[in-house]
Amino acid sequence: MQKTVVSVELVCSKCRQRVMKLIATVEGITSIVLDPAKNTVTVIGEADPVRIIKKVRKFRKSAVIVSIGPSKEEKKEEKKDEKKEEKKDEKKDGKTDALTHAHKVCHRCDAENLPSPERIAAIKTALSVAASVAASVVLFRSTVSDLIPDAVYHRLRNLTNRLLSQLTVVVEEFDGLATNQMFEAVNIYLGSKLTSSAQRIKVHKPVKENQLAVTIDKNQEFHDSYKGVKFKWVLISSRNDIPVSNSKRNSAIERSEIRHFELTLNSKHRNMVLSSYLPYILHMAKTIKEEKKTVKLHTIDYNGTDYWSSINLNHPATFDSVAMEPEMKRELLEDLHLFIGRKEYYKRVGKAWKRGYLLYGPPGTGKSTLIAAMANYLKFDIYDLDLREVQCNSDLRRLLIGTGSRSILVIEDIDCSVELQNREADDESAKSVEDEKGNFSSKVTLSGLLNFIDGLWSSCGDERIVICTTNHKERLDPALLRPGRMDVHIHMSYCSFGGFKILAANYLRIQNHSLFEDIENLLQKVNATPAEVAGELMKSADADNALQGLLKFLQRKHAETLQQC
Ligand SMILES: Nc1ncnc2c1ncn2[C@@H]1O[C@H](COP(=O)(O)OP(=O)(O)OP(=O)(O)O)[C@@H](O)[C@H]1O
Repeated sequence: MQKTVVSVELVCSKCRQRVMKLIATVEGITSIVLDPAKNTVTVIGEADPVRIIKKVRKFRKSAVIVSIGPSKEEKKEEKKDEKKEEKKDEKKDGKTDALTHAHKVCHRCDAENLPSPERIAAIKTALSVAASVAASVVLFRSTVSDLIPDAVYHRLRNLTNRLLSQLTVVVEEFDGLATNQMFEAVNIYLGSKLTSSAQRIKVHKPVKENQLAVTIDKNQEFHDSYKGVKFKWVLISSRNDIPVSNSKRNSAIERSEIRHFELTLNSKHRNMVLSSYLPYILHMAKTIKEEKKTVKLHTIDYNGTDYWSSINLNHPATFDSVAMEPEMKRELLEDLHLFIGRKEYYKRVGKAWKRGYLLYGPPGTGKSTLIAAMANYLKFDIYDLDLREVQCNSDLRRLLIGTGSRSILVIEDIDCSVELQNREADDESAKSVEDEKGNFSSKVTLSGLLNFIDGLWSSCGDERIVICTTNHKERLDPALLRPGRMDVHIHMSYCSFGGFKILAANYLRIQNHSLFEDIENLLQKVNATPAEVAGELMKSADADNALQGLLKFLQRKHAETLQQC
């Protein structure tokens, strides 16, 4: 076996690997032994020494052959040395002392070779140190916001993002003059998710709302996850340096603090955030808002602005407590559900997203109660429009445009409100009329009402419901009753036995009683309104007494009916 010893400068582990690789390409080599301490490479085998040195010189031009051919003693010694070296190398490779290599790395290897695992580790360490420094400053800024100028903050934020492949999505509180709906949505959404783990939360009670509102406090972090991806939210608040007196008059600029949310995520989730996560937050916020919403009753403030003023609707009516035929109730609920879920459908067919209901029947049969139950069920505000108080069509238009989306416009006793029967007469009645005092006034007309409901009003905003009530359906102009205007006609009739059972369950908490049969018989013979039945049931908390009272009332009514006949 031939032994060729080459003298070559071996600075770092990459030098060694490179030399080994180059020599290994020469044919006839049995083993290669590197000695970094002596800067030598010993090649054992039948390989041509010239080819070996040529290969080594591709890496180090200064390499020379020191000796060719072995002595036996040397061989034994070298074998011992080789074993020692191998052990040393194994130890070094295992522990990888990055610092040592970082100091020893030679420029040539740096330029020509791929980074070694040690160098990758060193780079990673350096990057994460830089990133955590930048991130700390960003966090620090969010805590002591005014101490770090905006420009520095944004540079550091960008640096952190570059180093950690992050993306920051900024959601500002205001979008020009208007509030940013995305900001509101994030605020509601995060507020609903704050668990006991949150260290600071903000609680306030909005005027006219029954429930407390919980939101995230400024400079607090919140970690959310969606579809398995983790997100970090922070609410940042900074001082507004524009003096209030110099600013234009708008709510965004006049504020002493400017707030925004920062969402931090891995850049690879950018598309998912924009197309799925943020729309999901908008949807969730809307749902949460609806659930917490306190339903309001808006009426016209005749003494003040002639505009809507509102109070909380504290009507306890629910679909469970309304006495009406179960089948009719089921159909109404189905119809409401269908309507609410058909936004896209209405858009596709080019119709305004509105639905009209006509509730008709004698007084005291539950028309107003049903409206309250619908409002509570849908969490829609009620706008109670008394047409008798509206002076003219232009006032009507102003009022209608002032109503909110997701609301119920109620026109009670529509037959008594205005001259609604004859549209041909509308033109005349719409003209200004001079009264005794010489004041001119014009009235609301059926055409005006229908035009506004069909036109401008119904096409601005989201789903709207119009409910008209009347005790005399036959008096109404067919133009008002046709589908598209009053889509569903609900007859609220006298109390049936089914209706009575609902009232008994509601008022007396009973499902059955020995007097039920007699009451059922009488309800088939007399016209008693649910209001009358409810009135009798309320007279005593004791079920026996209350039912006895109702029975006597129905018997009296029956006797009266017979007398009239
Ligand atoms: N169907 C019903 N279910 C439950 N309660 C009813 C029903 N009808 C009437 N009541 C009771 O009678 C009271 C009066 O009913 P409501 O005002 O709803 O009747 P209405 O049909 O709107 O009357 P009007 O035509 O005079 O406005 C309600 O407060 C309610 O307690």
